[in-house]
Amino acid sequence: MSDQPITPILDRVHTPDDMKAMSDAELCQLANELRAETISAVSETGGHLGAGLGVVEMTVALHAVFDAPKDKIIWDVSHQCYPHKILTGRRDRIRTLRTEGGLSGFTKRSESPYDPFGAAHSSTSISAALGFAVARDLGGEGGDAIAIIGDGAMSAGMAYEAMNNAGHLGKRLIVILNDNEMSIAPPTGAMSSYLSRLYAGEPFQELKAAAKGAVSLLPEPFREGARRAKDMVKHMTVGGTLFEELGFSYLGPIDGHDMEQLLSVLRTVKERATGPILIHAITKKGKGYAPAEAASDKGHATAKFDVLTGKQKKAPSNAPSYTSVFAETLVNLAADDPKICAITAAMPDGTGLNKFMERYASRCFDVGIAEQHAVTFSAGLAAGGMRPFCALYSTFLQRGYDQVVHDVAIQRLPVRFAIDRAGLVGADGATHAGSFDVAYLANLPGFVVMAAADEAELVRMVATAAAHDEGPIAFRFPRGEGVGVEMPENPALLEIGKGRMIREGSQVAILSFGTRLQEAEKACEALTAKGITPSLADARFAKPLDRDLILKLAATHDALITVEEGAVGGFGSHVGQLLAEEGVFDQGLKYRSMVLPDIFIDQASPSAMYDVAGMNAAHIEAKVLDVLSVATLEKRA
Ligand SMILES: Cc1ncc(C[n+]2csc(CCOP(=O)(O)OP(=O)(O)O)c2C)c(N)n1
Ligand SMILES: CC(=O)[C@@H](O)[C@H](O)COP(=O)(O)O
Ligand SMILES: [Mg+2]
Repeated sequence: MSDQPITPILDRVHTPDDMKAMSDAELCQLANELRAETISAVSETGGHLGAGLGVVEMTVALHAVFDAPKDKIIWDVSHQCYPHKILTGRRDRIRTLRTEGGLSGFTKRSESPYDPFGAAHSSTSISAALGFAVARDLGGEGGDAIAIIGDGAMSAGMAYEAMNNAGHLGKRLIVILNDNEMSIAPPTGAMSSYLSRLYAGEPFQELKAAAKGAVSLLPEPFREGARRAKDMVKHMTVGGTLFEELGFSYLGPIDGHDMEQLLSVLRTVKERATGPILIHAITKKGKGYAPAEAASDKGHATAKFDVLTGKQKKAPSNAPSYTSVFAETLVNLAADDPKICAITAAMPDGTGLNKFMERYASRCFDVGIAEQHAVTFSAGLAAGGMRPFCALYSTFLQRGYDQVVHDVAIQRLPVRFAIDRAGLVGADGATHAGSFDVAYLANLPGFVVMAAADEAELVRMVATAAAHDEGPIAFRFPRGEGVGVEMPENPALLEIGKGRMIREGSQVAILSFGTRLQEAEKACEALTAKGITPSLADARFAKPLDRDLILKLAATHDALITVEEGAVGGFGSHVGQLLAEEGVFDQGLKYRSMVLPDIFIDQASPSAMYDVAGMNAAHIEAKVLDVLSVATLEKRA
């Protein structure tokens, strides 16, 4: 049992309604207790700590002033939603965060009426909030629509698409820009510099004088309210021209940890806002917990940890992570090839490109949370004669898909896609699953699509990609550690479109694409003990397929089973298409394709998620036995 903090005021809060009668002083105390509870809970679960600590006061103020769930409070990314979940009736389950059957680590409509919109991918909150605002004004349910979006999330084009439309529609819409000068890493881009100028021109703490004068500059609806609030709102200046040009009133910057300011500004806005308004709040990621504040990522993502020391409790690693193998291989290749460059969308550490950045800063680009731009920027680099490696998580590549088709594939530009977090990812759950990239890439003419079966294969695939100038090429690999195989010193290039045999057997052939190969090997071991000796091959390529290997396996076995960490429409579908085109089914081949099921799988350990998906060794074994029994029955008939 954890030594949970003593929280007399928080104990009184079962829903935000219980906060409405609290004094401002009690709300301040509530924030302190909420921060302690958040730290305690995340110390037991691990997760996104820093962002939530940065919005504790904001969360209390929002739920004290507005009336959720009638008012729609929409958190961008929503990795900062843990304090929100504690205040909205889920404190009793907060220590199940990100676990099987537990609370999601992000907001989720099905989890609570206080989560009006799910998130996890960034920069969606303003669009969603505008949708609620328009629905409200069309006679739908709901009150205020409030989006809380971070400075990092403001680097994505979608946020501007939404503001552009909101400014045009002129609907009452409240956007709080939670500016902590952090993305996962320090933010990049001109927008980040712009925001800093809004409060760095003068020392933020000495804006009182400017605030008095600024009040008269505020748009009329706020002038009176601001006058009344000005002695409460210690720091206010009119800036934010960019936002005002987009049709928003700009209010700020305010101190996002000063409860008095927050309450007075939110009360004023609630009372007086007539159109879209952006409140610029300055916060500190990791606020109030020294180990988080001191961490380079401000406690963005933590394992379970000791509250007193902040020491994280990480499981010992038995093999290098796939991410580190990719990054180190690319760094080595770049030493001999000045054309190799690397692009990340605000995930330098997550993709391992921080290592590349250290060595080749002039050839490494963190474009911010801007996957669409990352893809087409990479296409431009390729068209300009470079060898760009665009490193994106599978799930985040989804955001740049039209750019993949329109700017890369149709022009057959040699962009290399390093697709990390392929397959099921564990605690981040369904929103982060890398389920669809094979399906949406292997159908594109001219694309080469590979999946590494282990870390040694990944090394070979990175080298093969670097040498492939004929067109776009993608290689995918999962979250987590490799299997501990020996790493190739001088990786031989793979022959494009060629797989490899792992074990020769009979009756049934298993054709694996990606790291399910290990599970397939376990299944073969188990089957061998039952006198069944399947053949096993590693396809390596979903495009182009190894036709010779597939047709040979089909011709020499009664049954062929494919297995991949992807949804239908990927590797197995293409194999089936080939077999059909070649008339192989006419000769009676039994074909089974093991793919992720047609559901979104909630967070659990990756192994447990693959159990739900029916894709672990036992399931592969069962599939072989099933198809053999069918074949046997048919022979008897
Ligand atoms: C489309 C997309 N790309 C990348 C990510 C990974 N990601 C999660 S949080 C984050 C940084 C968000 O920064 P900010 O909005 O400033 O929030 P903060 O963590 O500072 O509170 C990133 C890049 C994501 N969730 N969605
Ligand atoms: C919230 C978010 O989208 C990222 O922080 C993501 O959770 C990172 O995933 P990894 O932990 O796999 O790097
Ligand atoms: Mg930020």
